[in-house]
Amino acid sequence: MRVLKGAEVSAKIKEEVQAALEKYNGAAPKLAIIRVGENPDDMSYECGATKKMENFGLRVQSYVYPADITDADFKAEFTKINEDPDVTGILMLRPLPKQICEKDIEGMIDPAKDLDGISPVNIAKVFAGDDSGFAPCTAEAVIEVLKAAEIPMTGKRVTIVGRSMVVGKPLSMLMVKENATVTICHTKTKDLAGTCRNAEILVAAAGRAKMLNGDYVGQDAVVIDVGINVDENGKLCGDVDYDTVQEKAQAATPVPGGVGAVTTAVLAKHLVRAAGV
Ligand SMILES: NC(=O)C1=CN([C@@H]2O[C@H](COP(=O)(O)OP(=O)(O)OC[C@H]3O[C@@H](n4cnc5c(N)ncnc54)[C@H](OP(=O)(O)O)[C@@H]3O)[C@@H](O)[C@H]2O)C=CC1
Ligand SMILES: Nc1nc(=O)c2c([nH]1)NC[C@@H]1CN(c3ccc(C(=O)N[C@@H](CCC(=O)O)C(=O)O)cc3)C=[N+]21
Repeated sequence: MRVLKGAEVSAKIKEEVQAALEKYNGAAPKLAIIRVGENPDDMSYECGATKKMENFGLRVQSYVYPADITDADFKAEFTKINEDPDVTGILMLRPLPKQICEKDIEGMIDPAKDLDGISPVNIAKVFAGDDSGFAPCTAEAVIEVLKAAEIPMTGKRVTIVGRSMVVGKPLSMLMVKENATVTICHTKTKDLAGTCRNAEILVAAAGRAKMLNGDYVGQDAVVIDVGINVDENGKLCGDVDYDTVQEKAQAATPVPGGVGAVTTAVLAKHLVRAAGV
């Protein structure tokens, strides 16, 4: 089985980013990471994204607010960042605490700074197959991994497990743009194992540790594991039970070291594009 490593894809994206930056005069583009509270998922993404920006020669600043900040206070802070000419792009970690209306923020964010595709303007572009906006970085990272590995998507049966707005739904549209035939699964799907086994490319984005074992994988399928979970020993693991899948799959991404590393590289690529480079 081929192991599809994220580091190689990230290195390729780094070259593209640096080639673009050479033609760019002035201060490096700046990423604003907005975090409310101390959610460990948010903090590990923030940490990974910060390291990646520094490694790529880009600027990054975290804006951290207490978990009990009011809706009005958060919106005032958000507006300042959104309008700051020194801020090139924004990553707002989600979900936000309940008292803050996330829908309002989606409508407020400047679509030109919305690097993770949460604005309705950018979502509409993803659905239209118009790549002038920003797709959610994780969804785009899946496409980057497949392209870098030269795995064709045209005409392929693709099954995606998960229908969130950050992975499953936008990825289904990016896959359709690549001419794949897409099936989306969720908790109400009947015969999940059979639907997954039928796929030539299986994407796991359910957020359930090691849920997809060998019974869910067809012979010679390509398996892309988006999940980032913690297993019973406290170690990072994906949604795919890697050990049982190895004999059947043609190729698979590991966790850690797979899609996660590419997500932050796509974020850097979006930041440079937001700078107009
Ligand atoms: N690699 C990366 O950079 C990133 C990784 N992630 C990881 O990806 C995973 C998914 O994230 P996200 O999309 O935000 O998660 P959500 O919890 O928002 O969505 C999970 C989706 O999976 C479906 N699902 C959950 N359990 C099952 C099940 N047993 N059978 C079938 N479908 C199921 C849910 O269905 P329903 O809609 O019916 O509830 C839902 O649509 C997480 O592990 C997350 O940590 C997320 C972002 C970036
Ligand atoms: N607007 C928004 N978009 C997100 O995509 C988003 C979010 N909010 N909120 C939190 C969740 C969780 N999430 C993680 C991503 C990477 C790691 C992670 O551990 N990454 C490691 C690498 C892991 C690997 O190598 O596979 C790193 O970047 O170094 C964890 C969690 C993103 N999310």
